[in-house]
Amino acid sequence: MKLICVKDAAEMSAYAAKQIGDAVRRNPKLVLGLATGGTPKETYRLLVEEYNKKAISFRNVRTVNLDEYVGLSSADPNSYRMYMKQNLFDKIDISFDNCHLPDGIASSPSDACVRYDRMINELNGIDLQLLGIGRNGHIGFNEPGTPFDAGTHLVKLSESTRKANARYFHSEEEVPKQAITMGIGTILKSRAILLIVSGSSKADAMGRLLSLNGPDPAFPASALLMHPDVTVIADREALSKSKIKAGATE
Ligand SMILES: O=P(O)(O)OC[C@H]1O[C@](O)(CO)[C@@H](O)[C@@H]1O
Repeated sequence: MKLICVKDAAEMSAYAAKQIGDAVRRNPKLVLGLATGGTPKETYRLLVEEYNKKAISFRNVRTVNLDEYVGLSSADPNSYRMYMKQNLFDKIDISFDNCHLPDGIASSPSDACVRYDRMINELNGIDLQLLGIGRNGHIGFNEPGTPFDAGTHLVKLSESTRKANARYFHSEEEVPKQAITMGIGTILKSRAILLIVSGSSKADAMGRLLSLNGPDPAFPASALLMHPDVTVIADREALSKSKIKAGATE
């Protein structure tokens, strides 16, 4: 795991946008795994800026998102498809046919999960997966205890995750109780992974991730220790409870 320590969220986003932009320029048909939540928003804005400067094209890029709430249609303002449209897809030259998210309103969520993994296989896997981390160490919506070999599956969201995400809804009760998420097994098959982490609310999670001796299913992000090509970009606040605080290290 390569750790890049940056000053703040702005530096983290700039670094991540540069990594993603360079990957797209190297491979215009990149299969790019995307995340939602607050952390990647500025990264997406910077990628849109690059596109507006004609410094990048997404015409042939294929995207696969980590997760989607169950029960929210793509037109729902809180669906992750809507998030992606508003923050990225509607603002660049990507083809919507190339943008994939789990189907949160499938009549059979379990069939939707099987279809999602099959689709990722048909794309020949994910070249670069962008990840955020939850306060409890979740990646995607893989809550503590998720087996590391799980494929895309239906999850019951933990109370802490529903509380953390309630800020996007009118009330906590409105936050869906279930989601479909790529499994940790699916995520680990990505050829490269970029984890972005910012802010003091992630300091405990980062402290734990950086002090673990090995993978532990009680802390989902620790699965990343098993992957050969993970870059973590974390800011000072996120590293405030870790031993490493400044400079870049490997
Ligand atoms: O970036 P945020 O909003 O802190 O969210 C962290 C993680 O939590 C999720 O939003 C799921 O709760 C992930 O998609 C995201 O990576």
